[in-house]
Amino acid sequence: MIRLTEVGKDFGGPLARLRRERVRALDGVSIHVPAGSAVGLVGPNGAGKSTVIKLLLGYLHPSRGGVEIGGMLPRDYVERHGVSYVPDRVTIPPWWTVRGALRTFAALAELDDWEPRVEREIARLELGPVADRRIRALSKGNLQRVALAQALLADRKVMILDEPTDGLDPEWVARVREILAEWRAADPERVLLFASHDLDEVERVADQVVVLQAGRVHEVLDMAGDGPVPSWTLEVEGTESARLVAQAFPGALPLPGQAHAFRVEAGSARDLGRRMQTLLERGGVVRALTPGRGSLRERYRSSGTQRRGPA
Ligand SMILES: Nc1ncnc2c1ncn2[C@@H]1O[C@H](COP(=O)(O)OP(=O)(O)OP(=O)(O)O)[C@@H](O)[C@H]1O
Repeated sequence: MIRLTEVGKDFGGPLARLRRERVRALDGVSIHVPAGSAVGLVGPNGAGKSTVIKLLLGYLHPSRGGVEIGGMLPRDYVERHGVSYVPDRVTIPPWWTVRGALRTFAALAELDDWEPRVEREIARLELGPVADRRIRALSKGNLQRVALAQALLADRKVMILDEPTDGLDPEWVARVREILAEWRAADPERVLLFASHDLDEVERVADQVVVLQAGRVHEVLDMAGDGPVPSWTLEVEGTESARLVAQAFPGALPLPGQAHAFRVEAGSARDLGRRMQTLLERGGVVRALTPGRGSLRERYRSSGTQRRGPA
């Protein structure tokens, strides 16, 4: 559905080249987002995430390589079918009201049944109490919810989000996850591409994660795949068992929000078996042992992704 092939993007004209101020924002980037999938773009500041998004919206043209959505040039696709989009910086005229802004966006998208749609999104994003407030008077989280409401107004096949949960509290981060899952479930062909610094969130939402670093694809992680299992989730009964986990698995990490649950690692299945035996022999009571893929945070760290230096 979305395909970037060997894409390069340079910023700065001939003068910048002479002054050696030209920025190579993307270099040889290939990304494929099949219909029905959700792809997360991660990477340090300046890695090129927003540039990928701007190329997909047709705001920028690639310096090299090809970008297409549904087999069309991005600008043509956007004009013909529309793309739902939440930008990294939400810019809505500050004197508009929330309801007025959503009505205007619905009118611009030429939606027939715009009135019930606007009210549906106001309800879904729980914007009722601020619906008649001016944009300038909104908190960052509420403004982000207006941006999401705007993106959900029309029934598009493609949704592109730049830092969708930026400024939201944990409750709303979870709610947005549900909303995106509902959006995807309503049409199995729908495609979601989003950039985020929130690795836990990316892990929960994405089927595939593209790690960008200094304008190149550093790694593509298949979140649904069944590759090597570097870690396990171990749940035990009571504090004494929890203490014994630390002895059997030095380096066990307690999982936040779950009592007596740990992420544990072992070099091999045999090593895992030995450590489990130690735990049981010492009187540990095990509730569950489930394979984990290793969290995206761990994999991201272990892939050695570094922050980009000055361009
Ligand atoms: N209009 C522009 N002119 C010149 N350089 C630009 C322009 N837009 C982006 N860049 C440069 O391109 C590189 C990639 O930027 P981009 O905004 O795509 O990164 P990002 O991964 O989205 O970063 P962040 O996580 O900080 O949002 C950076 O070095 C940035 O300074």
